[in-house]
Amino acid sequence: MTDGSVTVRVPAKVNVQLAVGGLRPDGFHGLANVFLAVGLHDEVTATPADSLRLTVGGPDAAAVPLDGTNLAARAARALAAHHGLAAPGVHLHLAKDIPVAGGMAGGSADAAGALVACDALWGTRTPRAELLALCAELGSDVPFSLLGEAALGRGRGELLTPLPVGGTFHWVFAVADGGLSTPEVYRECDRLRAAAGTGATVDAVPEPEPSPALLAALRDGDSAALAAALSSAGAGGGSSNDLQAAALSLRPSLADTLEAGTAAGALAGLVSGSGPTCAFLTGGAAEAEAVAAALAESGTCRTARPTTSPAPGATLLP
Ligand SMILES: C[C@@](CO)(OP(=O)(O)O)[C@H](O)COP(=O)(O)OP(=O)(O)OC[C@H]1O[C@@H](n2ccc(N)nc2=O)[C@H](O)[C@@H]1O
Ligand SMILES: Nc1ncnc2c1ncn2[C@@H]1O[C@H](COP(=O)(O)OP(=O)(O)O)[C@@H](O)[C@H]1O
Repeated sequence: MTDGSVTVRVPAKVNVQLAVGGLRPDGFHGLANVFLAVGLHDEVTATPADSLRLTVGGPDAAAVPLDGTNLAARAARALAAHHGLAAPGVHLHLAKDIPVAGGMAGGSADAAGALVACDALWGTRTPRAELLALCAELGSDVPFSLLGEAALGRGRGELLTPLPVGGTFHWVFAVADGGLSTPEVYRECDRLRAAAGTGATVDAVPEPEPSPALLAALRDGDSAALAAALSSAGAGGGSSNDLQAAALSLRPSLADTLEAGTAAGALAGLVSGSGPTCAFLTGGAAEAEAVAAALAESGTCRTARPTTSPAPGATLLP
């Protein structure tokens, strides 16, 4: 661009499996987190400036913090500190299309995008392994936003192994009014486990493991097999997402959204991560359009967005 700016495109994610272990002493939960990047994106534009400045556009812009807590601003500061730069001189503009606090890792996408954009703008040429380490310090989901495609996240989700995906999957995302707080949803999961008498700590909850059937369905690009695995893989009461019961407990109306999507012909529906966005796997592009139209008509969500997966990670636009 003529003003010297660079733009990076970063995808949202859905967790096709989120197996949640017990609460660790450090306040995090051990995970087997099967991430899949999907075709909803934020774009982060970095322009030369004297100091750090942040602007945000898009339908949810008012819900995004503009102060130093913003994950994109934190990422720019972290990269500058990593290279011993005195101050991060950059104007970051976030064009947000990923729902905010929706369980689709929009803030993490902006952090990964800001790292890649600032690295290009400042010419710091940070090796990939160092970028991934910076991502992990910023948040558990941030390394996956850099990587994209599909990956298994162990540890708190930051330790990634790329996964093969053998075809295109067609999804609809039902976006809710208002978000859910990720730490609150994890706390609710612990509360439900304690109330059920199973306990919620690492010694009480089995080590989370990925489902072999689910990984095979991804590898084969088999939508029917993935739908079956989404509905049975986990301890989450008929869902591969162990946080689904907690999200439904905090937002009972999501049951109506899940019901509306499956009644409209989706192969399977589940809460995306910590929610409240609901994800529906469909049989193809035409089916996704039909499910999206029925969900919009149902009044059980704010908008319904058809899209596909997998999608590339943080990518510098030409
Ligand atoms: C649930 C997931 C599923 O991918 O994402 P979302 O659905 O919110 O997007 C993630 O685990 C969210 O990751 P992220 O949003 O990066 O979380 P972090 O900033 O690292 O942590 C925020 C808080 O969430 C809780 N947390 C997060 C990750 C984890 N493995 N165990 C946790 O208990 C902790 O309370 C932590 O203080
Ligand atoms: N760049 C950002 N975009 C969105 N939210 C951000 C950003 N930086 C910080 N946040 C904060 O992170 C919270 C979680 O946002 P987000 O990452 O969109 O959701 P989730 O963790 O459910 O995927 C928001 O409520 C907001 O307070």
